[in-house]
Amino acid sequence: LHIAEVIPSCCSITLLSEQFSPNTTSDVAAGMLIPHTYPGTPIHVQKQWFKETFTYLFAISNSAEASEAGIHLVSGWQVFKNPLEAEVPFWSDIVLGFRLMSAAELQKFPQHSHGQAFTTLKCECPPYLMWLEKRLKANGVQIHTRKVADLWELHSEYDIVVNCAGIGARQLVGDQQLFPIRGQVLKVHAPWVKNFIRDGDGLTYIYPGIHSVTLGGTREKESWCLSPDPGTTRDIFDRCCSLEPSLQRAQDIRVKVGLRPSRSCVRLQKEVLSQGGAKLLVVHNYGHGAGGFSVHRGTAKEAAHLVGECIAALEGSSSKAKL
Ligand SMILES: Cc1cc2nc3c(=O)[nH]c(=O)nc-3n(C[C@H](O)[C@H](O)[C@H](O)COP(=O)(O)OP(=O)(O)OC[C@H]3O[C@@H](n4cnc5c(N)ncnc54)[C@H](O)[C@@H]3O)c2cc1C
Ligand SMILES: O=C(O)CCC(=O)C(=O)O
Repeated sequence: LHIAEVIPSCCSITLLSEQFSPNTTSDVAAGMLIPHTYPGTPIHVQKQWFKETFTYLFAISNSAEASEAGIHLVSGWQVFKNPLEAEVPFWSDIVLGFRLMSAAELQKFPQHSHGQAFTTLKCECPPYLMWLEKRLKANGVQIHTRKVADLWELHSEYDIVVNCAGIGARQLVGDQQLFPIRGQVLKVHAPWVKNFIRDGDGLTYIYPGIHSVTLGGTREKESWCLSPDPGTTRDIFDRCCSLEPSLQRAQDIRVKVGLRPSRSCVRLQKEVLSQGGAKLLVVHNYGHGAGGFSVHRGTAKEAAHLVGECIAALEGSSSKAKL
């Protein structure tokens, strides 16, 4: 979408995907804007990605589009059992009203001794994906269902390929640095829960959204299993009830599983594929792990910039660039 917005006249854009909403990893995500650290990327770059994403979604949350796009502000707490874990994070001056919790607030969490209070943004993921799709169509992007087995098969039809295949990139481009971290979450009906609660260990969280509350979670490295595990469901529910006892009365529990496309750093990179003298320009933008929503606009901006460089490199071509 960002490519279509910034370089509209010089390219025609086609989106190919094997699956669309509601059958993607992005549909499973809680959609909270809470960055996860990529050890292979400088912090100032990650901060910039988060800032751009926050600014973009904050503007949507403050517009007439907010309910259709499923974007809203949410306030709450991240709580810790140990003071050392509670250092001020790099994103503290991007979320709104970041501060340490008071002793009175901490009374709500008898097992925790420290905490941070702040307001951030949350995407209701399936509506947000539909909203993005609507904007793609409005920007003239063609959308087709298609599984790509090899990027080279696109060579005869397109000048530039942007690879946003998530965990699918492991097979598509054979990236052995990319691995799944399985996540199971529950979506429950508990409309009285208004504040988010996140255990600082990152394993247990309660994220109220527009239609349901997301309860999490799990982080199972190298597991490709997409089936819900009933024992894990009980464990998640018990952990969340111990943080927020009123959830005992939650109803309509639905279970979702997704595979986080994990890597030490997001692969944001140009590559030139060549076969028998022919060339195909590729921009990779995958490997967002547990933080894809938190940085999606920032990484999209960087990918669009790389696409702009590819278009400039297509000098001498008389045709319009096709992506
Ligand atoms: C349980 C859970 C909770 C999460 N919560 C949050 C959160 O609160 N905040 C946050 O920031 N992040 C969260 N995440 C992380 C976030 O979901 C991911 O980082 C993000 O969804 C990755 O998006 P993506 O577009 O790269 O991948 P996907 O959503 O998987 O999209 C990839 C697309 O590529 C298509 N594709 C793949 N291979 C091919 C191929 N060969 N040919 C054609 N099409 C192909 C797929 O069909 C799919 O449509 C969570 C993840 C999980 C699992
Ligand atoms: O970690 C969080 O708190 C947000 C949820 C998430 O990103 C995840 O489960 O991967």
